[in-house]
Amino acid sequence: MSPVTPFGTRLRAAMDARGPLCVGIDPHAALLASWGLDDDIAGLERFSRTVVEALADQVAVFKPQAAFFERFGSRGVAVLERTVADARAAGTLVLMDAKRGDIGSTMAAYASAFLDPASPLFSDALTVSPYLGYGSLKPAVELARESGAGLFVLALTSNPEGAEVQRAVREDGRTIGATMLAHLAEENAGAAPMGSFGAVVGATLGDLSSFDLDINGPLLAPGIGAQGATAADLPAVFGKAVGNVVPNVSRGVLKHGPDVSALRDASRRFADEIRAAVGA
Ligand SMILES: O=C(O)c1cc(=O)[nH]c(=O)n1[C@@H]1O[C@H](COP(=O)(O)O)[C@@H](O)[C@H]1O
Repeated sequence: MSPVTPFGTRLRAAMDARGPLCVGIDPHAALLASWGLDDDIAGLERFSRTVVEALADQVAVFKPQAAFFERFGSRGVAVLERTVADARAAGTLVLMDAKRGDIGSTMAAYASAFLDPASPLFSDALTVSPYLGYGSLKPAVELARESGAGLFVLALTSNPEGAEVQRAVREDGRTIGATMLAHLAEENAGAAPMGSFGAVVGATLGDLSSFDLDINGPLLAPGIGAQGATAADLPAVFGKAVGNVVPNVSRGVLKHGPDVSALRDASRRFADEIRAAVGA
């Protein structure tokens, strides 16, 4: 498939072929220790390489969490670059979890760092924060459209603190979270099989039937495993939109390393549970 094929099309093909599971690459210090690795560049590199080699043929998407690489400075970012390149070369989509959000030319610079094909950190998609106003994301939306990349906008996050902002009610009676979902539905209007502009909606949130999740785009659902949600929760949380859900598991899979077959088995177990729950 050509690299300018829109992200939504590429993601749908990957979900159909491999199931929708997204495995996070989150090299927490505690995980490195439990893998018998030092909390240093060599440990970071070994951890990330092992995850990519173990799972690249099995999962639809990897989601490296940039913070765990950035904490080591420029050498950590170099490991992140190689992790992204290795995963993409192996045919797995990469969703960079950097949760960027700023205004104007600064937002444009963040967008070019992750969504310009000439950048060493070029990824298939990027998480972004709309809490400087959805319109502040415009440079990222434009560059994503141009480069065939995607965005995942924080709409209803998995953490309990998110409600303070995301469930706040506007003058028109809509919540902020619902407003973000409506913006995304507009971005994705008319796209087939689905658009490239996703929402982040936590799997931990219980019944979301008061929100219109029908955005014609992917719904990244973190919270399964370590945060307490299970694959079996997905139909009740997402209702009719469950077919567009990309469930993310990070620690729930990663804690089974460094043994490659244990990582593969754990990821397969989550994938099977998700398939059983959502019929994917
Ligand atoms: O954007 C995200 O990925 C994200 C959004 C959210 O609402 N909640 C959330 O946990 N995440 C990320 O998803 C991952 C969850 O990791 P585990 O709890 O270990 O599965 C972490 O990388 C979080 O930063």
